[in-house]
Amino acid sequence: MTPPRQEEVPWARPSCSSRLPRERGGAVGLGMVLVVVMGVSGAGKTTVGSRLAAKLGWKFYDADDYHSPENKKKMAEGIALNDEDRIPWLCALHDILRREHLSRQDAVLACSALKKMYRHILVSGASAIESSHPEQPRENPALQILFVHLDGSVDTIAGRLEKRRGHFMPPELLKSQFDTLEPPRTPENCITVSLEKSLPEVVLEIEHAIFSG
Ligand SMILES: Nc1ncnc2c1ncn2[C@@H]1O[C@H](COP(=O)(O)OP(=O)(O)OP(=O)(O)O)[C@@H](O)[C@H]1O
Ligand SMILES: O=C(O)[C@H](O)[C@@H](O)[C@H](O)[C@H](O)CO
Repeated sequence: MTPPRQEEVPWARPSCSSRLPRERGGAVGLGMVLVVVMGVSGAGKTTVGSRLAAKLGWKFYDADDYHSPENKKKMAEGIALNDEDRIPWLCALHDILRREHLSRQDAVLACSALKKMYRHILVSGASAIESSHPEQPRENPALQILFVHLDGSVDTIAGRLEKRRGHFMPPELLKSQFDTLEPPRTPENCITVSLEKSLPEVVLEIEHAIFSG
């Protein structure tokens, strides 16, 4: 399918965001948007997230660029990360999103965000893990983030990973990624998009969710 040109799709214009309300799914609030494209390794987060950001003229961050050398080494050796490995990484990613929020910059982050608790950290930072101490004041309000889950079959993803070259993440870790995944569900602010669709279709579906709510 040939995707419509951006100027042919009114809701695909970045300038629409400031006048569109958000109720369900869409992340448009006070005129700026934070989107996290999430899913297991090989789901297409980098491919989809970077294409979406480029199309909208928004900033793009790839969570892979923020892993410690130790984390990357671990994954390259075929060892799955655990909570302890991921939490500081997620807190750093939260800080990036908060900075963009404060400067009113629309942004897309590609990040696995496999567990509900990980998504809470992206939304609220370290306070998400300290919530067992309610007496502690929350330093910052939660960020409004739209989580876009790229969902699809193990077979499709494994097939794509087999063909992918030059990436530190080995296909053998795919099973552990699925084992860890807690798919986002309402009341999380999320949509699910099939990764089996073509790249232009996936991007268009996300744009529709962002701008139409
Ligand atoms: N909709 C799509 N149709 C066909 N191929 C796709 C699609 N989306 C992504 N791919 C391909 O699938 C492979 C995995 O995509 P990508 O590297 O973006 O995944 P990822 O979720 O960022 O992976 P990781 O978490 O391991 O970094 C790439 O080779 C990419 O070109
Ligand atoms: O285990 C995870 O949370 C994910 O695997 C990420 O850490 C990786 O960055 C990515 O998915 C691999 O490229």
